[in-house]
Formats: sequence, C-alpha cells, structure tokens
Amino acid sequence: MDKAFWHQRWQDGRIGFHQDEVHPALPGHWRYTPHGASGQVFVPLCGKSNDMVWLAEQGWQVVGVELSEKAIIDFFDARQLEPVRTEVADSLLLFEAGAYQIYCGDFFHLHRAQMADICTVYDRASLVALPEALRHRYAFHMAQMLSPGVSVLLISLEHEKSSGPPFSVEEDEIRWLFGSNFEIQPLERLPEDDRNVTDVAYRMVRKGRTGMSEAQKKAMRC
Ligand SMILES: C[S@@+](CC[C@H](N)C(=O)[O-])C[C@H]1O[C@@H](n2cnc3c(N)ncnc32)[C@H](O)[C@@H]1O
Repeated sequence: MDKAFWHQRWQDGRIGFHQDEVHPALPGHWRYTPHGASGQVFVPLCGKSNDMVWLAEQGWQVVGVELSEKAIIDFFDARQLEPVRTEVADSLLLFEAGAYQIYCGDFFHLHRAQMADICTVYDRASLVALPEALRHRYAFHMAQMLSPGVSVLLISLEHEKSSGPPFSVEEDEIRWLFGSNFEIQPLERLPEDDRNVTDVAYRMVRKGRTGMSEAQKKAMRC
C-alpha cells in the first residue's frame, strides 16, 4: 500500500473503515484518568476518527498522525475548529486546535522527540491498513518511539480473506511483531460483523527499565 493508495481512497471517499460511532471497545477498556490537562494520548494513522473526540471528552490531549490532509481538514471542519498549521521537521505538518494536535505525514517520519509526553496510545485499524513488511516496520518504529511503561490499547481485526486492506492480523502475528518489546494481554473479541470481520482488542505495555526519575515523572504526568 503506497501513500498514493490512501490519498486516492480519501479523495474518492472510499473510507469504509471510518465509523460514525465511537468504537465499542474503547469506552469499556479505557481505564485511565488523566491528571489535569497534561495527559497526551497518541492515535497513530488516525484518519478522522470520532474516537479522538471521545478521548478529548475524557480530558486527554490527542496527538494523531495521518497521511491524508483531507482527512485532517474534514476532522477539524466537522468540529468547526480552525487549526493552526505549522511545518515541522521531516516532511510533517502539524495541525493544532482545541485538544487536538494532528501531524499530517508519514507515521515513519515521526521521531521519539515528538512522543516525549505521550502517556498512552489508542491504535485502531493501523496494523490492518499495512501489508506484512510494513507491519514489521510499524511495530519496530512504535517500540522505538515509546518509553517503558507506556500502554497501548490496540484494536486489530480478523477475517478469512487473504487480501487487504484491511488485512487480517491475528494474535500470533501480534505477539510475533510486538512480543519482544511489549507485554501483551488479549482483552476482548467483539461479535463478528455482517462482513464476517471480528475486531479484537489487546492491551500492550512497553517493556523496559525506567530510571526512577523517568518512572516518577511518567506516573505524575499520566
Ligand atoms: C484503516 S484506516 C484507519 C483510520 C482510523 N484509525 C480509524 O479508526 O478510523 C488507516 C488510515 O491510515 C492512514 N495511513 C496509511 N498509511 C499511513 C502512514 N504511513 N502514515 C500515516 N497515516 C497513514 C490512511 O490514510 C488511513 O486514513
């Protein structure tokens, strides 16, 4: 899947992955309360997801990344927000308004520095958007960017077809992709939908040692 594929999908309005409602697994499995307004949640490959609105309503600062500028403009327009647009390093534009900071560009161009204040991650339908070779890169890059202790609510999907997107990404593969860097706990299999697709939710926590001061800082922030 190259970038042109996704730009074309957004241009043509072929965005069957977009949901008008909040994903049913999100409220049930979201167990964090941010302290003050400082909690940042990262939403990779965010599209114009309404899940970001739910997260903002819970008091989170939402940091997204999305290739399609059209998706980002649509997201802000729907909320009558006029984002400030700034050029940042490595071919990324940052759109900011209200509780939202959305980077427009390639996930793989994000750096650890941009993730420094991230407390947690909400990841729905990112892996399943990527072909196998890119899923490797994705899992590695995510691990590189997140500090030990950061948790991820990951929602993948499974189906019988051999093609995609969406690709079927099952527990064995998730363990293979992320297992060396994350503790992984399956949370829930949702009921199969009318296209025979099953969403599956996992909680993952970035492994690794935290120096006392880093752990303390993170505990205070998140
Ligand atoms: C299956 S959709 C999921 C969107 C969103 N997570 C949701 O739940 O509605 C995948 C999204 O990832 C975006 N995308 C694909 N490759 C990307 C990349 N390398 N960097 C940033 N965004 C990407 C696409 O434009 C598309 O909006």
